[in-house]
Amino acid sequence: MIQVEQLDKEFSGKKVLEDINVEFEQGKANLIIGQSGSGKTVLLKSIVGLHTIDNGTVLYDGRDFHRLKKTEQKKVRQEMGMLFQGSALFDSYNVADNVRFPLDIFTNQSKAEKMKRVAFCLDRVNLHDVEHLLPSELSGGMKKRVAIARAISMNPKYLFCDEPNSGLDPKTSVVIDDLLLELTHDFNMTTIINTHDLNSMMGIGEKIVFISKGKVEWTGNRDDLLSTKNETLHSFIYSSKILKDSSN
Ligand SMILES: Nc1ncnc2c1ncn2[C@@H]1O[C@H](COP(=O)(O)OP(=O)(O)OP(=O)(O)O)[C@@H](O)[C@H]1O
Repeated sequence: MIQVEQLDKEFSGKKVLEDINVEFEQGKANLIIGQSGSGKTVLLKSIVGLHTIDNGTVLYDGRDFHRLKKTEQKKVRQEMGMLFQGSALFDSYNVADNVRFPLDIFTNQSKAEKMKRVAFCLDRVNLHDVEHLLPSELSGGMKKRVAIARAISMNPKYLFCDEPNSGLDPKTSVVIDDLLLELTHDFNMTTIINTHDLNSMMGIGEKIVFISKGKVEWTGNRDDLLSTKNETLHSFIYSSKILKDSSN
């Protein structure tokens, strides 16, 4: 579980996050949603330590991340898997080398052990016989799967995904969402996903945190979403053309 308490973040005097209090639950897909500029990315980066924070705490299963010693922080970092927008694969590395990269950096495993783990991770994301291909030889959905395989290579307790469906068609997006949910359950990870995608919210939103103007405006789940009485959330979700059309 990741608990965020009384977190504030500002840039050059401009408050971007204010008094954020929220729990991201273990074994669940926790979604952060909100309009462009509401503070989702800054929140995700503050949680993983890519931003310093001005006030508050981020507890990783009770460990106060921002106040840990560097060596302890490094341990928690190794328990994090990250899936960046656009997959962020190394173009000149083949699939196996991309997935193996965190193992090369963070472990002393033998080459055979690493290759066994790479094969396991690729199997878990349903990719077969692609180890020797370069990213340029893969479809967008396959690249995303490789990036997911890399993100789980270190058997993380926490998985962070920034807009995992960006650049994917709707059908592939659903497949990737389902895969992220399945891995979250199978590995009992605390997964946090930043998304704009209403299909994702309805499909895998086991816990949803709605951010508006740098504050937590609402929390709930996919079943609560469409019947919300929260006006800001209502106007956010019903500004989507898909929902407007289906509610007519
Ligand atoms: N490094 C930075 N320096 C100064 N301001 C920043 C920085 N990063 C983000 N901001 C500001 O913080 C606010 C929140 O940005 P953030 O990127 O978190 O929004 P978002 O909800 O993720 O938007 P989007 O959905 O478009 O990615 C914005 O006003 C942005 O300009």
